[in-house]
Amino acid sequence: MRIAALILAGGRGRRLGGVDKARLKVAGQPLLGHVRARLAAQRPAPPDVVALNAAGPATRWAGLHDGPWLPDPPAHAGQGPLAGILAGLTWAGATGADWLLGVPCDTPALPDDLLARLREGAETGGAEIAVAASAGRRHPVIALWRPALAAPLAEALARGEAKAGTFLAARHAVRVDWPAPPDPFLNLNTPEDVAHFKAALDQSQQ
Ligand SMILES: Nc1nc2c(ncn2[C@@H]2O[C@H](COP(=O)(O)OP(=O)(O)OP(=O)(O)O)[C@@H](O)[C@H]2O)c(=O)[nH]1
Repeated sequence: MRIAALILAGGRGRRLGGVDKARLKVAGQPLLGHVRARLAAQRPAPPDVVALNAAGPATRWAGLHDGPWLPDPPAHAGQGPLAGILAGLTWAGATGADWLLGVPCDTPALPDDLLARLREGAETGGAEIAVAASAGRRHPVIALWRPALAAPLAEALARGEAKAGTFLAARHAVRVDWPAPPDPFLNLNTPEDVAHFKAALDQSQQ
């Protein structure tokens, strides 16, 4: 079983003042470093290969990310996170991966059992997508996807359907819930979110 992972970093970080979230230093480490560490901590096994999805040029990521770098497909640039997922699915299919784990660059508290439980949920239910959920909410940008979904996703985006919820409703998707609080899928969108995460980290280290 080969698992590829994609870290979505294609947004604009407007609620944080237009920062590059992947590079944003939180508790001494760029957010991308936090997320990479959470992927490396997956048990029983971390993903085989991790790619970063963001705007170019690739040299922009020198020193921050040494794995594959995937821009959004030009025909779908600006269509939001699903454009990044499409880039990831196409790449994962070409590398022979069985699954693509997609996560955003702004969720630094991902649980160690994310990949294992999403796999279990997808394989038990014979699903094409397993979506993480917490506090009664699905997080479509935190999900395990079959690479064969690249074709139907490209068709949906070509029709202008860029909403993850609409795409998931048309496919065989299962939902896997995690307990909260604390929410393992806390995403850092605002300065308050960043302060909240730092406080939670400090508390866990005391
Ligand atoms: N590939 C790609 N990823 C995106 C795009 N827009 C957002 N993302 C990613 O999707 C995830 C969720 O993004 P949001 O929090 O909704 O948007 P954001 O740009 O990070 O922040 P805001 O500008 O404040 O909304 C993050 O990992 C983003 O990097 C996009 O157009 N393309």
